Amino acid sequence: MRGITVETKICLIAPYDEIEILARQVIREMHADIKVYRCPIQEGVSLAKKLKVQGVQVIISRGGTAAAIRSQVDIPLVEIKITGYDVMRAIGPYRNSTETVGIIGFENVVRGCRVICDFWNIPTREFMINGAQSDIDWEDVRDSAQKLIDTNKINLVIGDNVVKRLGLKTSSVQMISSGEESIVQAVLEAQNILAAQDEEKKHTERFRTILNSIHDGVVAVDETGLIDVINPVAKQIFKIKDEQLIGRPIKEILPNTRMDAVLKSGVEETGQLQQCPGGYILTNRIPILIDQVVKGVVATFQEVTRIQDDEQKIRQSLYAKGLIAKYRFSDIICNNDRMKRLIELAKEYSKTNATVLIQGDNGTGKEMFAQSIHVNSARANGPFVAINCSAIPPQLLESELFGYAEGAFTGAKKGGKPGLFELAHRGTIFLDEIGDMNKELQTSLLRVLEERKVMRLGSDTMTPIDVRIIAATNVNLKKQIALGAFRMDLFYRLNVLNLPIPPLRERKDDIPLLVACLITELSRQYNWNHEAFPDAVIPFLLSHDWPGNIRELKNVLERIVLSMQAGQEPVSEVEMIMAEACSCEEPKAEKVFFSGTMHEIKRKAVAVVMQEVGYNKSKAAKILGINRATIENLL
Ligand SMILES: Nc1ncnc2c1ncn2[C@@H]1O[C@H](COP(=O)(O)OP(=O)(O)OP(=O)(O)O)[C@@H](O)[C@H]1O
Repeated sequence: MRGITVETKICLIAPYDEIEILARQVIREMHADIKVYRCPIQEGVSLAKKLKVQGVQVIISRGGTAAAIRSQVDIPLVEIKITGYDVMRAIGPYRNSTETVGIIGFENVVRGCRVICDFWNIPTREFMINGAQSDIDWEDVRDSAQKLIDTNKINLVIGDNVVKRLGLKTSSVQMISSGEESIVQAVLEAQNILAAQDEEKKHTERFRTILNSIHDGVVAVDETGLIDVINPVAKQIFKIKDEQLIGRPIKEILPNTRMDAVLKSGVEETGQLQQCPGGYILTNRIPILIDQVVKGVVATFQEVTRIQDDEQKIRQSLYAKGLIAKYRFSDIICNNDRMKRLIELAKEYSKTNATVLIQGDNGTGKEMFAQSIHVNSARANGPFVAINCSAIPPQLLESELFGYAEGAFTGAKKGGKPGLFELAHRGTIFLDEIGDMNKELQTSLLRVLEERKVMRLGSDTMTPIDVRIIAATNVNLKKQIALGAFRMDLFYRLNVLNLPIPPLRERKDDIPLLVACLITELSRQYNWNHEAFPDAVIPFLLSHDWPGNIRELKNVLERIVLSMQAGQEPVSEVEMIMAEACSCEEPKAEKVFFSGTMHEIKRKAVAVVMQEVGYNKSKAAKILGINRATIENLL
């Protein structure tokens, strides 16, 4: 048996020659891929062990050898049974005998013979050999069997191979040998086992691949709380180094998973936060119910930060454009001390996560400040989401801010839609013109500020969000509170840190620097020589009050550049522009609009509306029902 090489998955161990010969013949006829080994009964176990090591998956054997292998080797074993035919073949010649027949052998042999002898009324005396082969005292067995023969004057003994081995003194011994059909049956059974094993292996491998490829940790326990599945992610989450975890109590390995509690209660626990070595994880514990009886529990674990990262990636990929802040503090042009102090203050604010309220007239640079705070903060890599609360109708603003669930209303997008708060997760949301938000939305916003969670319209689940809020207003919120139009509690929640941006008329010392920088920018845009800009214009600019602030200044400078490019004389053109701008501050009687050419009337209309909307071209275009380009042409 030394140096066995095995390619086949099934082997037959024949304990005696007759069975070996018959087995080889049957296997040949069946074209079965089975190797046959002839092996003495006492060496069957060690051969089976060797074959197992070499990859054999099923062993076929018979009698005592089969019993020994089954009890000592962990390998599927198919026994070549003693069939009724085998016994009948052996006893048949003696069926008219009135003499007592001795039946000696292992249990299966004795029982088989007993049934047939009883059927033919043959008197019998039995000796059953019990126990595993290795524990049997064969001397003792021989003595006892011989005693049975002698006492009962038995001339014929029926049994299998062991009877031969015992060397009993009796007139004749009739051997029961397994016939062809027993071997055929054993071969078919072994082949079925092998096929089932292969199928099982495929399932196990598929299951293992799934478990190992998913990003969640998975642990399953049986009904007694012993681990029967644990995937690598679960080990990683819980920082478990042990290799051997299967079969160990969950309580010992992961004491706080509450899987044992679910085993007892049979009630699933989903979406729970649980502490683990690296922080918190989100876990689901589901009982395995078979016929309403808890047969185990499966738990899944997801790292919260990973979920947030994934959500962030999805959010960012869905809204790749428009969520980036472009301004930084260095873009805010100023010379004024108050402004410089405000920038320093805003830089300090950017180091915190606290809510900021920016107050200031239209066009003073509130959004520039908001963007700069975001860019200067630890959230710089997160999204910057800006929304003008006055530009969107209130009913749309709600779903814009909070999103909606699938089926929340007719026409709701499949899968729902995330709101801007969700989009701003791990970043900053800039709520411009917050003073225009209606009271209902103010209440919802207050809830978000307090709970840091949002609920989509039509949904019943809250999504935790990590968003820094910066709000801005051009109206006096305290006055709004007094009028009952703004919630006082919301005001205090928003006004944690405050940035009051002064209007340009209160910081005219900013004008020369602003003009220099903005003219350089414009000359680049219009391919114009900025040195041609006449200093003589500056006093005119300084004398104006700039109700539209820097936005208005930018617009006026743009007009100056364009008119100079068109060959106009700068100072007189500026005088005209400034006169127009001033006239817009206090609109004259309507007839002013209708004097002059059509073009002039249009220009005046645009100028009046621009002033009303704080020189916001988009807003003016919306009000006048024309596009931005037309506005730009008329300026
Ligand atoms: N100090 C500044 N330096 C350079 N540009 C400025 C400055 N302040 C404002 N601006 C420019 O003026 C325009 C208006 O600025 P911004 O949108 O930040 O103002 P706002 O106060 O948020 O206006 P609104 O209230 O109308 O939304 C922008 O084009 C911005 O670049």
